[in-house]
Amino acid sequence: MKVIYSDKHQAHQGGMELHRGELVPCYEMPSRAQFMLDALRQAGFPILPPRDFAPEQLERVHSADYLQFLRTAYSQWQAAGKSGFMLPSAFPARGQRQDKIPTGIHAKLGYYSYDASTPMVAGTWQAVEAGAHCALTAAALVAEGEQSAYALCRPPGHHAGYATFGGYCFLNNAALAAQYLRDQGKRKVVVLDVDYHHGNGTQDIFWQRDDVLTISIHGDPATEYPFFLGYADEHGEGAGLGYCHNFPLPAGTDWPTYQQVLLKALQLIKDFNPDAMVVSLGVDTFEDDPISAFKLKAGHYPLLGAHIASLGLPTVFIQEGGYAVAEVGQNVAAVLQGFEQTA
Ligand SMILES: NCCCNCCCCCS
Ligand SMILES: [Zn+2]
Repeated sequence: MKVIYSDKHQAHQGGMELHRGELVPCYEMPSRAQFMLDALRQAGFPILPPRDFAPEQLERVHSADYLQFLRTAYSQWQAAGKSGFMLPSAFPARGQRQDKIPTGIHAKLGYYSYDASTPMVAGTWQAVEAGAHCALTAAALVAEGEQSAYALCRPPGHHAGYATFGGYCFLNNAALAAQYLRDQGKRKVVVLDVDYHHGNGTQDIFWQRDDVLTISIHGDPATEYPFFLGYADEHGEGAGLGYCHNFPLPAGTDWPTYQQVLLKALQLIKDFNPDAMVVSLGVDTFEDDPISAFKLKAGHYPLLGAHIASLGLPTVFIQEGGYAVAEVGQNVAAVLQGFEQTA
């Protein structure tokens, strides 16, 4: 399995996040990618740079005005006499309007996001564009006949919606990969999100569609980020009704429980009979993850990879979360090795 990686992710660093009411250094830090890269190299995976893609490719899953905002936000921040990292100060809430985009950068930051955990810095756009190109390259390899490929994306993407950023995410790498596979002729694609947090952005993007099935297994939103989406009664809308499944699980969930739910998700995928699969691979389900509450152990990640491989589908793995930095590399490599030894 080829690993697609760009060191341009390093341009995204130096911010702080509002975490449980306190401004703290970001958990989503550059060293995460270094640990993953080192572990994958040691495991013998070939590492390739991303191909280039036209800007229009990003508009396959994000609005043009949102992308234009991301590209220009930092220069607007500087024009307002600011420096350092950007955080929103006000968000449109119930009873307020979403049909008007304010002119000032502070209001626009809130208009296009939904939390204060996701700072932007001068290099953020360069980093996330490179991450998107890694995802698109992995999807291209699978569309061209490879059984699987992995995109080492940093920052993650599954919390980014059609026109929103949050949860450390700006561009939805998994959605970009799924749409690319569709555009290359895969008739039906499934996105399986095994990150600890609900893939709210991916669900948003494909909510009304029956050609991309979204499935997410995650911490119960009643007590866990993103809090306001990810319940089991969310099944899509319009043509998309029945093409979205959520499996919220309680804090403390261990492997036996997780595996049982995973098998249910795999059965739903078999019933859908897709031509390809995108896996939003977060390993923040790990027992020592600092911001998460599941109890998976290192030895369970090869099993996760093997279960995914049991479907026998062309598979694009997209890196999402995983904040136990010292172990994130081993856990990611274990999933991919488990997959390869079974595929
Ligand atoms: N108090 C909860 C703060 C959560 N902060 C965002 C977590 C994003 C995970 C991305 S995989
Ligand atoms: Zn996560």
